[in-house]
Amino acid sequence: MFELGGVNVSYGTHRAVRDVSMDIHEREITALIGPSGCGKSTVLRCLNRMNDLVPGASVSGKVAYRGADLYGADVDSIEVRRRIGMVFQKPNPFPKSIYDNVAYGLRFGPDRLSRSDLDDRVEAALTSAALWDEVKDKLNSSGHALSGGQQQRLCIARAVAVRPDVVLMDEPCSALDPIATAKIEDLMQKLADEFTLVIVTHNMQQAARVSDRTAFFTADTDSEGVRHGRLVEYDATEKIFNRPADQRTEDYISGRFG
Ligand SMILES: Nc1ncnc2c1ncn2[C@@H]1O[C@H](COP(=O)(O)OP(=O)(O)OP(=O)(O)O)[C@@H](O)[C@H]1O
Repeated sequence: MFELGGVNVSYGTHRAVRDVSMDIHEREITALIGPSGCGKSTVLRCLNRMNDLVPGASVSGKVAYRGADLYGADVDSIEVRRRIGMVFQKPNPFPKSIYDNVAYGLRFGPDRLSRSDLDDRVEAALTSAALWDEVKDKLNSSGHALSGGQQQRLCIARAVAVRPDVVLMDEPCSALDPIATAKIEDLMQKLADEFTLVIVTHNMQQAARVSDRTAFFTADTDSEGVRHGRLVEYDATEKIFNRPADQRTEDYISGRFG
């Protein structure tokens, strides 16, 4: 789905991430793990050009999506973000009804949907996000009136309503309690039947439980004392957690650092 080759990301003059090369596979869950500041979110944001919106951020190297250069001159970054959706750490429903949160991207999308088609798409998205049964009788209530876990599932419904190809999730459970987290983890596995998922997580058990492949990043400090994030090891999740090839990966997953 994605091919990253020698990707560097800088914020101003600070090269935050250096030389990342990895392939991300279709209909899999890929987890990006590593200690704070190693560049996981930065790499995630490269995948839907979200870094375009960060003042001073620049990306170099190859980022191919379905074989095409994601940063090509003719690529429309708005269209990229429709096809490659994102769910953030803190649930961020719009101050609108549950229905309107999910319908939002559909109303502004390329298809002109009739009211009944819109209703069907909203129901399908809420069902995919395992939220329909909890909200079907209060679709006109505010999205903000839901619990944190429900709000995050609402944001997932909003992301999947436009039928994206890929859903990026940046620590989607870190603001949630264990029960809400377990629901989102179940949901991720269901969504992977339909979508390609890339998740950033601080929770190693979560990466081990849900992902097919895991990329471990760390931050090295150079001779001038500047920290750069880099990819240490990327492999099947089972291998990373049971037989890592790099000592740094082993130290991190066994809790010796980070
Ligand atoms: N908007 C920004 N402007 C300037 N520097 C940034 C920005 N975002 C991230 N950075 C820097 O880039 C580096 C990597 O940050 P990033 O948030 O990608 O790491 P992370 O591994 O996701 O961290 P965490 O786990 O703490 O969220 C850090 O040194 C950070 O300070």
